[in-house]
Amino acid sequence: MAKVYYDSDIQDEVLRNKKIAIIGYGSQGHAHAQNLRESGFDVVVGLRKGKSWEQAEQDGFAVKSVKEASEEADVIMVLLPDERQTQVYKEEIEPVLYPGKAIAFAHGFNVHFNQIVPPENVDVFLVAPKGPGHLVRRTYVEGAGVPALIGIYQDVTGEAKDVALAYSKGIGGSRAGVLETTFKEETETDLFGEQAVLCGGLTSLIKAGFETLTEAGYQPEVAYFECLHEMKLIVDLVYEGGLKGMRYSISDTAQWGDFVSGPRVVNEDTKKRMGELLKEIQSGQFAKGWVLENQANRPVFNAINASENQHPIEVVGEELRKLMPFVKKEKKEEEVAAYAKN
Ligand SMILES: NC(=O)C1=CN([C@@H]2O[C@H](COP(=O)(O)OP(=O)(O)OC[C@H]3O[C@@H](n4cnc5c(N)ncnc54)[C@H](OP(=O)(O)O)[C@@H]3O)[C@@H](O)[C@H]2O)C=CC1
Ligand SMILES: CC[C@](O)(C(C)=O)C(=O)O
Ligand SMILES: [Mg+2]
Ligand SMILES: [Mg+2]
Repeated sequence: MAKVYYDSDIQDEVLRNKKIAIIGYGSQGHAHAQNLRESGFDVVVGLRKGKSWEQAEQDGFAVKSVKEASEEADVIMVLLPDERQTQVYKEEIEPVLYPGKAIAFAHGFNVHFNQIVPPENVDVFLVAPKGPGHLVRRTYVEGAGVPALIGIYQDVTGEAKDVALAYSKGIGGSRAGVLETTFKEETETDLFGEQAVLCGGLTSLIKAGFETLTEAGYQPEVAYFECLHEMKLIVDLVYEGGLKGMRYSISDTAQWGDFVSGPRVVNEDTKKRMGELLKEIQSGQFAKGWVLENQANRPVFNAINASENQHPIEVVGEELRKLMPFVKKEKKEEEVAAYAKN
């Protein structure tokens, strides 16, 4: 079995005398900054003027331009959207990335696909939480954590791995378990997971189920509860006890349907398509398409996003969730609405 690092395996002194710049204060940024600070580390936040800047200041951080924060830090963690990183790196980070510093990422995309090529005289590592940033924060506050991967791309100081481990402990990762990987493995598995299973696979499965029921004349509210709302309740059981744990709680009728009908929906053909996605990720074809889409100002992304936000499952869901205020945790309704408009 691979070595899994837990809190007691990690000495974090190596990071105690260093300043950490968290660049970006979005999903991952706010969580890393707050968790590290509460773990006793010295954090400065690097941003442009705007909404996040105000939020980070409200949360009590020293906030500076990306260049100033990067200049004064020993470890620069880049938590900007992947598609923005290359330009900000070139303009504001590279000029102050002095020898012996460390630059870090939560996803290997830009380094692995050669969009960012750091100089040879700095440490380069990743600490990639295996979960959404808002949950990195929420679980930390609850005394738990989200598992994380570390990967060392360059180690000029001889302490890159110790710093990466200390960082992963500071954000709560080693409360759940930290594994060592490479930039290649993290990048390819993360892209595959989000496309085929966690995001693309999941939303397509939910929508296909909802559409099948509503097109057959069933009430959209019933279809929403069946295919979306209950998904979380079932996945919680899988998270807690694996497939066996979930099957313990469902009826034998459901389990029989799971065994004989599930594989008729997700089958060898689905796996073949998953294999195709994986090849496109490995070859760099997916990355190239995403880079070009951004260079063209996201015409396809924006069109699909607008249409997805109008899907009947979103319309009925919005109404039903208003009647279940307990389902909302950190995301406020206005934030989700603002996101949907963009
Ligand atoms: N989302 C997640 O849970 C996960 C993300 N990752 C990785 O973490 C990294 C960050 O992703 P994520 O947290 O989703 O990113 P977000 O989209 O949430 O980050 C947005 C942040 O970046 C800031 N920003 C955007 N453009 C600029 C700019 N030009 N200059 C300065 N600040 C800017 C925004 O500030 P403003 O308010 O001014 O726009 C905001 O604070 C990525 O590499 C991603 O792949 C890894 C694991 C999970
Ligand atoms: C599953 C999506 C993710 O990879 C993540 C939250 O881990 C991301 O890029 O946001
Ligand atoms: Mg991920
Ligand atoms: Mg990802």
